[in-house]
Amino acid sequence: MPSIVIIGGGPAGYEAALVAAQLDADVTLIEETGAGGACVLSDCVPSKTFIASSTARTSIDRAERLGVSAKDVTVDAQLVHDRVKMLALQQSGDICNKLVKSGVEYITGRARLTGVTEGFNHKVEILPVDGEAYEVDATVVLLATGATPRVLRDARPDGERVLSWRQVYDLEELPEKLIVVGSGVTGAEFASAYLAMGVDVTLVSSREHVLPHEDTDAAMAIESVFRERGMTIVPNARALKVCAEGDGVVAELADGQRLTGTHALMTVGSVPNTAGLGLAAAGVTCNDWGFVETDRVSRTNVPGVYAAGDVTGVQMLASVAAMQGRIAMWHALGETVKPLQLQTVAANVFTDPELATVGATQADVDSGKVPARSVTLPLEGNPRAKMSGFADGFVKLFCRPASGLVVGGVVVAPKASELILPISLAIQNHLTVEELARTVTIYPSMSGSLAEAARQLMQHEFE
Ligand SMILES: Cc1cc2nc3c(=O)[nH]c(=O)nc-3n(C[C@H](O)[C@H](O)[C@H](O)COP(=O)(O)OP(=O)(O)OC[C@H]3O[C@@H](n4cnc5c(N)ncnc54)[C@H](O)[C@@H]3O)c2cc1C
Ligand SMILES: NC(=O)c1ccc[n+]([C@@H]2O[C@H](COP(=O)([O-])OP(=O)(O)OC[C@H]3O[C@@H](n4cnc5c(N)ncnc54)[C@H](O)[C@@H]3O)[C@@H](O)[C@H]2O)c1
Repeated sequence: MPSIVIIGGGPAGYEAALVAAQLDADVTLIEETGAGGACVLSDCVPSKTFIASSTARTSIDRAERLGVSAKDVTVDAQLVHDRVKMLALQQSGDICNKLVKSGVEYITGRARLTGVTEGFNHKVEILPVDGEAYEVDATVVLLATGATPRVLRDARPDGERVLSWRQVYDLEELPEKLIVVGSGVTGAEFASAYLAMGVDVTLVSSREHVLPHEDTDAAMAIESVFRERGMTIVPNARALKVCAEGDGVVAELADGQRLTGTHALMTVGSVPNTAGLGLAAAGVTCNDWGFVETDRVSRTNVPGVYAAGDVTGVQMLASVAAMQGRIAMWHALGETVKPLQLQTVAANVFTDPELATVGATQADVDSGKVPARSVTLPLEGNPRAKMSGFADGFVKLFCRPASGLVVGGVVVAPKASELILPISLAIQNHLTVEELARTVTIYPSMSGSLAEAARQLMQHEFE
């Protein structure tokens, strides 16, 4: 029976372990903090649970426009934070039980490659939290150690005033005046959620607009909603220093501006967890940013050593991490395997409204990389959106110029994460705009706008 050692128990590691166990391998998974990894315990799951509370608050505010008002709306930060932590721990417990039930040996502790590889036998040192270090042999090793918030030299989180996104749930109260540094997905999501909770938010954006890696029209739409709701956005700004001062914080920007607040939240990206993993000794290659290099079936340059998830720096999403982990095991255990396909991976930014994307992007089309036609339909024309009081947002659809094959899409809407699926399905199954347009949608529905966009692209075909 092949012996598999998996280092890290986030989506990459635990999904890989479940696949390997199903294929009757002898699987050991070593995880330092808890099953589910940072995804479940400190990043994705806690932030989405927190956002569920902020969305509830937004719905109450929005209800006034629909003639329904609730008096004295309050947010109990302690209850919100306790719920966030409780749900994360529950999910971690569920994952741990599932792993153990499927026959995986689950060890709480740290592990590293010890450098000596004999043929395909890799040596891994395991340091359990409750015991002495020991060494095991593995036919296959999967590195799934994830990533950690990047810390700027002069803006170190202290857990009280200057915070990383992993520390916000320990606050007893919501911040009064929050400076969010970094306007990538993490920064935008937290800025949106705190704004909805009634916090005075200033967002420091290093670029001209927020969410610089997203569809520009979508990012601009989100930014204008942020501004309308009272967020202060400081564009083209880099924070050089952020520190506690008195009973607040000061952020010093590169252009000399000084921002003050009660708290600062640092969302300036992540660095891969490779320190102390024994990569150099084992000869595993990392790229210039320190991420482990892999091919599309998750192999590193060292035979028998695979890597998956955020430690590889490939589209840092839980869904992608899980698929990379599964692919690694299918490949290592001789199953038929399709290399990782990123063009059908849908991603969602959980701001209000949400921003979901899949497939070809506007940048791909504008640069000529992907020949495509597109249509953008504002949601203000959608009957369901009107009834619900939503005016912000749009759907955008890309298709091949001649064949009309659907190649990409963008949705900015409440619950865009649910609305993107038809576009993903169309791309995955090589459907044309005509096929999408001929699908009967519910009336009235937001998805009606997707079919309408497809219909408009059909018309273009014949112009
Ligand atoms: C704030 C935030 C929100 C996010 N929201 C979403 C979202 O909504 N949807 C989405 O798809 N993605 C989201 N992501 C991204 C998602 O969390 C990551 O892509 C995902 O966690 C990657 O999974 P992973 O298995 O690679 O690593 P992780 O989840 O980071 O797990 C790796 C684990 O390995 C452990 N480890 C590290 N070194 C060792 C060692 N030497 N020995 C033993 N254990 C070790 C770590 O303790 C960690 O628990 C979000 C990220 C952030 C920061
Ligand atoms: N909903 C989701 O699926 C979700 C949520 C959060 C994160 N993620 C994943 O995590 C990845 C990382 O996202 P992220 O937002 O944490 O990091 P990021 O690297 O994408 O964004 C960090 C931003 O901070 C800016 N920045 C860096 N230093 C700065 C400084 N000194 N002052 C001001 N700005 C500064 C950068 O220019 C960048 O725009 C994403 O690619 C995404 O895949 C996903």
